[in-house]
Amino acid sequence: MAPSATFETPNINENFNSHKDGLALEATSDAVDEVNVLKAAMRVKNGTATQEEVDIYEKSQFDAEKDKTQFRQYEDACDRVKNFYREQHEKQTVAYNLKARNDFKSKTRANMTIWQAMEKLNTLIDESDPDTSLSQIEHLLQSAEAIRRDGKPQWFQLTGLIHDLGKLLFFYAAEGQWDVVGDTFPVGCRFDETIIYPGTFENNPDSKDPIYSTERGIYTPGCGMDNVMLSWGHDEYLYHICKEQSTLPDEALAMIRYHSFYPWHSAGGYRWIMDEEKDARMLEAVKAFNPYDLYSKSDGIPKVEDLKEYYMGLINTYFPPGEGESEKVIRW
Ligand SMILES: O[C@H]1[C@H](O)[C@@H](O)[C@H](O)[C@@H](O)[C@H]1O
Ligand SMILES: [Fe+2]
Ligand SMILES: [Fe+2]
Repeated sequence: MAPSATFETPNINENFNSHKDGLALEATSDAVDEVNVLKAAMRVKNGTATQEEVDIYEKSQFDAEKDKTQFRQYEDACDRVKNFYREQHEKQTVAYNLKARNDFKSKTRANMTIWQAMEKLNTLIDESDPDTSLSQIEHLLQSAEAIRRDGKPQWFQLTGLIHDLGKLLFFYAAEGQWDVVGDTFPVGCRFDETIIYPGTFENNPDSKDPIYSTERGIYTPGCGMDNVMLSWGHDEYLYHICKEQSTLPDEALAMIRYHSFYPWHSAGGYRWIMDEEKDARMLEAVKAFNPYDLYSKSDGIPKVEDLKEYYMGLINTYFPPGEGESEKVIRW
């Protein structure tokens, strides 16, 4: 069975679980935010924090010093990014997604270890990303190191390390970068206004389809995120690989599967799809992960060789090598 997941260091988690009452927090300005963070920190430390306060405190640990207005500025982005999304939004259709899933299931693209996959990614520069022009191995190490510095559990650190490995698709089965990188969104129902550049779906044939263009499309409200076809790319690909070939907990799998689903985890869209038992927990996990993915892009560049030994330990824990193997060879 998959190990159960917690985001907190053990003492904070214990404190939180035994205290559910607390004050309502309202963030109206930076000053109020700051006071709220201080209050939250105090109450987390003395064990009286509400969930909301735990969230506020946790976020304040890593990204407090970051100027958030410097990230994801798509209106000011360069043509490379704008052209990328125009193409992606025209081509991610239900028909394409069915085909991509079918291709994925019908073959193995490569056999290699996690570390080999990371090294292979060192030549890929992501065209959709306005915030980094580093290679992907550097982005992965920046994310993992930020998570490690905050004392998060090992499965969480490893998730940071591997979360974008699905971009390997680019070297094997992709039609370009448009079906590998970038934000994701559901196909089969109306493209929501919470997607970046919502005006660029006009030439997507699904936006004229009598069913796919309706608000709910092919989905029943409350059907749950597990049943949604998210636009095909690195998240969905890696999610399936990790689900089958690792012992990572559900929260880690959700972080991988939904980390590019900004319309849901950051813009508040698509809530009507969520089911009653699982999705709220998964959303919480994805939100806990997101700052490490996004805001670590402005951190220093880690030295790959210095970190390899530490992370190999984590890889071998959650991708246990088979008999006679020193590292697990993954079927990609
Ligand atoms: O440009 C980025 C990048 O491709 C990331 O890997 C993805 O997760 C983000 O959602 C996207 O905005
Ligand atoms: Fe990603
Ligand atoms: Fe990432």
